[in-house]
Parts: sequence; structure tokens; C-alpha cells
Amino acid sequence: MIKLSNVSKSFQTKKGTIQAIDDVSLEVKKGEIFGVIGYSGAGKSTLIRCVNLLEAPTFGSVVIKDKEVTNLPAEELLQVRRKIGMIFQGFHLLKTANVYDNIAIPLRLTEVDKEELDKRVTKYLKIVGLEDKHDAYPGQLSGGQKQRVAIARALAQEPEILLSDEATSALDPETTESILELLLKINKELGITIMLITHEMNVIQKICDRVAVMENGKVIEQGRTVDIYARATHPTTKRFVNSTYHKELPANVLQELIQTGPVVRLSFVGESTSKPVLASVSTKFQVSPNILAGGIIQLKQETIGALVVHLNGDQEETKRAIAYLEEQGVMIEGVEVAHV
Ligand SMILES: Nc1ncnc2c1ncn2[C@@H]1O[C@H](COP(=O)(O)OP(=O)(O)OP(=O)(O)O)[C@@H](O)[C@H]1O
Repeated sequence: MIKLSNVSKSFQTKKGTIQAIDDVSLEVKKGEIFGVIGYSGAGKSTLIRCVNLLEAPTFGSVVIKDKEVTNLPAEELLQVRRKIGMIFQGFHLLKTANVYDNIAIPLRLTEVDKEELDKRVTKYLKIVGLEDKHDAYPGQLSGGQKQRVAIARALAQEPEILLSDEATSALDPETTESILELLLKINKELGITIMLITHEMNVIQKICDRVAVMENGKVIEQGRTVDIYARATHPTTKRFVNSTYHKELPANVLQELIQTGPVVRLSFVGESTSKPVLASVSTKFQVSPNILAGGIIQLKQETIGALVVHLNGDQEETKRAIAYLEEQGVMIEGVEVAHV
């Protein structure tokens, strides 16, 4: 649906050249929710702006629905852009227009007739749960309601792709949750492909099928969300993943525990969730597993069980126990104390 190949974008400033995007390749498939995560300055906004060509890449190719869009004539570019809706952290609503007009004004610039326009405003306000707010002004709405209006405005163009630029970053956790639910509903029920950028791992966790992690303009790791959770390799990715787990154990506690065996994080995905493997460890090996922390991480499609466990036993036995756990499909990370 969206294919970026070797995309680079640099800006010339008084201080020299800034390489905002550096040779990025990724593909967003039809019907999925694809997230791009990175810390501030990683290049996320520039990347998403390259997708709808608000920013022209310096190098590389951007293909939307099998069409190379980097060199399109203005009229054709407009046609492609109509397939792409966008929502922003700051909502971008017209303060002096009511909710109805905020949705209707962009539609009036297209060939949609009055009757169809009315129908669409009503339909999409219902989908976002604001059917009673036609006449309200943005100033009378909460942040979450404003974002719902912005979503209805984007949907009213009947796009095939929705781009989301930090759409929940200005919202409190509860409102964030409800907007993420709405994005999931839009993806499932309307079949709209969503590409979003965020700096919050909980957004990726809750709704993204796949994720790319960005740093210094590059994609440092990408894959299915479940795989990124279970076996991230880059330290920055691990930091993001760890941010959704419970707090780390205090260093002094860890130091003491490792005297008698390693401390490991076990991730149980798919079939491994239903096997009583930890109980087997204590019967099969001279090892006593001691659970230090645990929780369930609910991803869009899967559930991951995460346990931090101290394997109390001698070196050979704990090695065999770890090999056994891996054989049973359990992902093991943080065998070294520094990684836990
Ligand atoms: N128009 C511009 N002119 C010059 N430099 C720019 C421009 N836009 C972005 N940059 C620079 O490119 C780099 C990437 O910025 P970008 O906004 O894409 O990152 P980001 O990951 O979205 O960060 P944030 O979440 O803080 O917006 C930064 O160093 C930024 O200063």
C-alpha cells in the first residue's frame, strides 16, 4: 500500500546540512496498522510528511498503491493525496467554525454534492461517537472530542490510508486509550490502512501489527510487534520495550541474586503461554525458579506473558534449564544482569 525505498531527506540550514531521513526502506501493507517509533528528533515527522509528499524526499522512491508519487504532476498528486487522510497532535481544527463545518469545508473543495456531503458528515460523526455535536465549536470540546472531530474530518474524504502524526500525544492516558480504540475500529470496520508515528510504546503495543524503530534518521529495527517485544536486538528498541514493563528491579537486589544464579526475563508467546514450563524446570533440573515480577502485555493480535525470574542453581544446571525453556518456545532475554 505504501512502499518507501531508500528514502533520504536532508535540510540545508545556516549551520550546515541536516540529514533528517537517512536511507529508509519500509513497506506498509494494505489493511494493517504500521507504527514508527523514535525519540524526539529521530526523523519520524519528516518521514510521514514524505509519505503524503508534504515534504519531497531528496533521494529515494515513494510508492502509494503501486504508483511512484515523487515526480507526479500537480493534478495527479492531488488525486493520490485524496486517498490519504491525516490527523495531528494539535488537531488543526478551525476555531471559528462549528463541528459540522470543520468536516464539511474540506469536502466543499471536492466534487461532493450537498446531499452526499450531509450524509458523510452525519455518518462519520456517528462513527467517532459525536453525532450530537454538529453545532458545537472546538472551544467547547475536550481534547479527545477535538481529535474525534479531526478523525471524522479525515474519514469524510473516504481515504484508503490514514496517517497519524502523534495523534494521542497531547491526551491523558484514558483519552489516549479511547482514541486508540477508535483507530482500531476504523482499521477493522472500514478497512483503512493506518501508518502512525509516536514516541509512546503503549501506542505500538495496543494497536500496531508491525513497527519500525527510528534513530538518527535511520530505521534501526523493524518487524511484527510481537517479535519486537519478544526478541528486540537494538538497545534503543529494548528501551522502548522495557518502558511498557514494570519497573526494573533495584540494582542491589539484582547483585545479590546473581550470586546464586541468573536473573532472566521470560516472554511467553503463542503456544508457550499454555505450558507449565516453569514447574517442569524445578522437577527436571536442580534449579528453583523464583518469580520476581510478572505481567501480561496485550498486543493488537496476541498476548505476551512476561516474567522476571531468578534461576537459583549451579551454572551447568541453569544453562540446561535455559536451553530447555528455549526448546519449549519461551523467549529468554536479559541472562546478563545488565540486560534485565
Ligand atoms: N524544515 C526543517 N528544516 C531544518 N531541519 C529540519 C526541518 N524539519 C526537521 N528538521 C530536522 O530534522 C531532524 C528530524 O526532525 P523530525 O521532526 O522529523 O523528528 P521527529 O522524530 O519527528 O521529532 P519530534 O517528535 O521532536 O518532532 C531534526 O534534527 C530536525 O531539527
